[in-house]
Amino acid sequence: MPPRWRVGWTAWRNATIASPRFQTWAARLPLVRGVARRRAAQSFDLLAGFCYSQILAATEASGLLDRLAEGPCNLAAVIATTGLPEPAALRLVRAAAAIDLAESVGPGWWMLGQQGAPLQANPGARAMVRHHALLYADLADPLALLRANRQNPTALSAFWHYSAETEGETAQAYSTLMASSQAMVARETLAAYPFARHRRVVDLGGGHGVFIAALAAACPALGLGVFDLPPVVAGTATRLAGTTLGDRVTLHPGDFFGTPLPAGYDCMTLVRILHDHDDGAVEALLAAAWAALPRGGRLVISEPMADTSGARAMGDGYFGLYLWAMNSGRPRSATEYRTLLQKAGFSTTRHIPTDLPVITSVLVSTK
Ligand SMILES: CC(C)=CCC/C(C)=C/CC/C(C)=C/C=C/C(C)=C/C=C/C=C(C)/C=C/C=C(C)/C=C/C=C(C)/C=C/CC(C)(C)O
Ligand SMILES: C[S@@+](CC[C@H](N)C(=O)[O-])C[C@H]1O[C@@H](n2cnc3c(N)ncnc32)[C@H](O)[C@@H]1O
Repeated sequence: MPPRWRVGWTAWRNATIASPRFQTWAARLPLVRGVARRRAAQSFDLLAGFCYSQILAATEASGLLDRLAEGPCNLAAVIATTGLPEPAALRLVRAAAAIDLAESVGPGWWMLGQQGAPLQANPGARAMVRHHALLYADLADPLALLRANRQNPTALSAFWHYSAETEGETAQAYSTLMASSQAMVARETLAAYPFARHRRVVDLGGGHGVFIAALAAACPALGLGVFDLPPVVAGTATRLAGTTLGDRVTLHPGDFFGTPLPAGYDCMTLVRILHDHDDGAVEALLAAAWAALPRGGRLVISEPMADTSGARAMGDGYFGLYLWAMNSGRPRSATEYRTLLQKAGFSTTRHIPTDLPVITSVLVSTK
């Protein structure tokens, strides 16, 4: 049972802020009016969030986001870009301006807005906007999804089909999505941890090698490897062939739950891997990494984590439901990982803050 004082305080606070009389009083009182308005707007955003996401999806899919980036855009240009009839085009651009994707810069003229500018310039976030059609299909009836057996097929479980027998096309589709959103994760991870102190680093579940390529550019002396499922590594080989990384990166096709992990690396990375898997599988993978590392070797975990200050909704809110719909894994907090890492044999674990915890958090463990 939680402490009695906590229950009493929470119940009193909730009864107070739920009371229409208190709300009316707070909205009129000069000193607390700002808080009341902000909380009311936040309540509205919770309710309307799906509309905002779909405005973003429509600006992306119609080409409006890119057209706004080219320069001032009038209604004729919105119609020409989106192919929508005039009233619909006007409705869309005004909706985009209402959530700061666009901005009115004069009567009948729009440019990118303060939310639109960083999003338009972020190919990874835009790839996720397009990919969300699958997530929203699975979430159309959220309670049905939560009640369903996690073996039932979903749009996301079909998209993320991890197996040595996965068709090349499926592996290619999810690896391409991951590659396009890797730049922002790599930037945060490389800024958080000095990989140059190592001799050889292998990226476990390294996909098409985008993280290892960023590492190669940041640390020219490092020896590098990528371990992933055979159908993924086939794509990685094609992407790296003919680049300067072709000879520098050793490719390890294998199943990290079946094949022993490669020896000879003093650092292993798990970037956006562990949250995909249930606890038993995570324990097995951490134990395999511990076994393959030399004494003093490091394991670097980088992924969005639950209970992250400043990004709490992203953790158990967004990734909680995303991974539920995927039928595998869960977001974990740094504290939960610390316990699992200790159980696997790692002697110490450091949580290194990143500048954008909504993108990723970093843990470094020593064998
Ligand atoms: C210059 C003047 C006048 C004023 C400046 C004022 C000022 C300081 C403004 C701040 C401007 C600024 C710096 C904005 C920065 C914006 C940024 C960095 C935006 C970043 C957005 C990133 C987003 C939206 C990322 C989204 C990522 C998603 C949704 C990732 C999903 C990942 C998934 C689903 C992964 C799946 C893998 C699996 C299966 C779970 O393993
Ligand atoms: C979510 S993606 C992350 C890819 C990359 N690390 C990134 O952050 O962009 C998960 C990766 O783990 C790989 N993977 C999943 N199960 C695996 C297994 N049993 N053995 C090896 N790799 C696996 C997938 O093929 C995929 O490339």
